[in-house]
Amino acid sequence: MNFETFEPVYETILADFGFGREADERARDIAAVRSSRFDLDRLGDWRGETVAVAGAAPCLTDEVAVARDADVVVAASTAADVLVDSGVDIDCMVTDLDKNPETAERLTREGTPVAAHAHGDNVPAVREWLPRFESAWTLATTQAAPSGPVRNLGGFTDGDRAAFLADHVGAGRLVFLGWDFDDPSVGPMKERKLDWAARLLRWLERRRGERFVVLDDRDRDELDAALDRIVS
Ligand SMILES: Nc1ncnc2c1ncn2[C@@H]1O[C@H](COP(=O)(O)OP(=O)(O)OP(=O)(O)O)[C@@H](O)[C@H]1O
Ligand SMILES: Nc1nc2c(c(=O)[nH]1)N=C(CO)CN2
Repeated sequence: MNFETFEPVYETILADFGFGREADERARDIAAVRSSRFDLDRLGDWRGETVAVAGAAPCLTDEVAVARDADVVVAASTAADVLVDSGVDIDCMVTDLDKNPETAERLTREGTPVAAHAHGDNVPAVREWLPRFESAWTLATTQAAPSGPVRNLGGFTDGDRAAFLADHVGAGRLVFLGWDFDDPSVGPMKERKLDWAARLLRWLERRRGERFVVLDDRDRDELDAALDRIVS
């Protein structure tokens, strides 16, 4: 997805959370001088492949087989640790550096791509961690307009950004593990972020003409109503 398509949804998310666009742009610019252009071919060829998108809900440990059976595995944030500890190699990690940046650093040093996200509320982490990463294996991302080496391929939370990344590079089928939109252990802020993740995955599902089983417990009409107020 390009930014022009994503922008109306981005604006709605900013308004919903009260986040500032300027703060995201400052974060992006800080990331831009600490990263270099990442050729998406370095992810490998995901075209037509079954890509497993791992979220970090507690159910992840029971669903690892989904990743084992997939062609490509993209892990969001702490899902990377759970999968690696379970003996599953991951092909990419997507993170906003707020929980396990050491894992992200190690992966880049081992030659596994990491999509590292800069936003208005993680600038200290961007400053601290991006320079430590192996730049050849780091894709810097923003939710604002792209600039220099910093890309925006769509999405908001780590997990849905992973799905948008897979879509962008031509994934054939997306399968999900470690997702729980009704997780009682999450706080109110995370709950609202997960609501956005569900809307964004519904948007992706519609655009791809695919059905994501992970959304079957959500009310698709409700997700559509929210989306239809924003996008056509
Ligand atoms: N029940 C859940 N709890 C947490 N994450 C979930 C859940 N279900 C799905 N996910 C996805 O897993 C991703 C990784 O979760 P984790 O809690 O490790 O990350 P995080 O760094 O706090 O993520 P974010 O900053 O995107 O909120 C989330 O971004 C979200 O997209
Ligand atoms: N400004 C801002 N942007 C974000 C934030 C956040 O807390 N603040 N959290 C995200 C996913 O958790 C993604 N983007």
